[in-house]
Amino acid sequence: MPVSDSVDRDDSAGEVGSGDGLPINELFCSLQGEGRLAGVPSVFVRTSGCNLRCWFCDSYHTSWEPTHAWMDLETILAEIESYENAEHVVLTGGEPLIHETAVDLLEELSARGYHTTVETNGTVVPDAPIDLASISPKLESSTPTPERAPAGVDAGQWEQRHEADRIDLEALTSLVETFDFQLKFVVTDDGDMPEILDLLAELREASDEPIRDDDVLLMPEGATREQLAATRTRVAQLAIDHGFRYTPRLHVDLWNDAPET
Ligand SMILES: C[S@@+](CC[C@H](N)C(=O)[O-])C[C@H]1O[C@@H](n2cnc3c(N)ncnc32)[C@H](O)[C@@H]1O
Ligand SMILES: Nc1nc2[nH]cc(C(=O)O)c2c(=O)[nH]1
Ligand code: SF4
Ligand SMILES: [Mg+2]
Repeated sequence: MPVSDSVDRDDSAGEVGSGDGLPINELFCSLQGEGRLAGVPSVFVRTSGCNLRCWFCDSYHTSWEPTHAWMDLETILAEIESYENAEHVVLTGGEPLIHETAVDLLEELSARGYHTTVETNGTVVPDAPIDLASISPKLESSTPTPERAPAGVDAGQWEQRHEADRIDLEALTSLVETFDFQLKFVVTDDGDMPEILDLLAELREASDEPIRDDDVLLMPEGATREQLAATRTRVAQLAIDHGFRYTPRLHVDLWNDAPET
């Protein structure tokens, strides 16, 4: 569903409001491009609005400039069901879990027998049925600074706010204890590894559930083929060196991360 027809732009700081529905940026069928289900045909539901502002966000129109059409649950479910072969649904954003209605959507999808993956930054713990929590905690290298912000935006107050909110150890612990999960770190360069290793040690200490090296995925930063080409070989080597998984970004390789891919 292209949302270009009836979009709202929301200039608030990320709280896109609540209501009987969800702010939807795009809804499409593709292959899961990331993580342990990479390659699986899936319907993607992308909500708008985020509580963080990664400088590299590949979904700028859900975070820095939230853009969406409001859709009620029935319409969203009907669009999902129109993709007759799809068994997997990926709920993503923006940060999908800032919207209370995301829980209703996940309950409806579970009742209809879909496998659900939620792509989340790990700062919100929902009381919802989720088959795979795909958690991507945000590292210091994601923080927007005056030198490191998307073109044309003033990162302003977001440097402090993002830095303060990006890691919530209690929420991360609760997520890994509650759901089948993967921890998917966006890696910009070697300098990210100490923070990843420290966070993992803290999480392993805090969590009652084991976190295996196999649950940890390193994903190269890059929203275009060119950017990805500059990071992926190094990130693959880091995965080998540390015994973590590497995840490709198939949608970037295949379609250069075009809308609705
Ligand atoms: C747009 S986010 C939406 C879900 C949630 N807000 C999050 O960050 O996990 C979807 C996935 O894309 C990743 N991502 C965003 N921008 C990226 C970039 N430039 N390179 C690599 N991964 C990126 C995020 O880390 C996350 O795993
Ligand atoms: N094909 C494809 N796979 C994805 N996996 C996670 C995505 C996301 O933006 O959350 C994504 C996406 O945008 N496209
Ligand atoms: S948390 Fe996710 S959606 Fe929000 S700015 Fe970062 S990558 Fe984008
Ligand atoms: Mg994406």
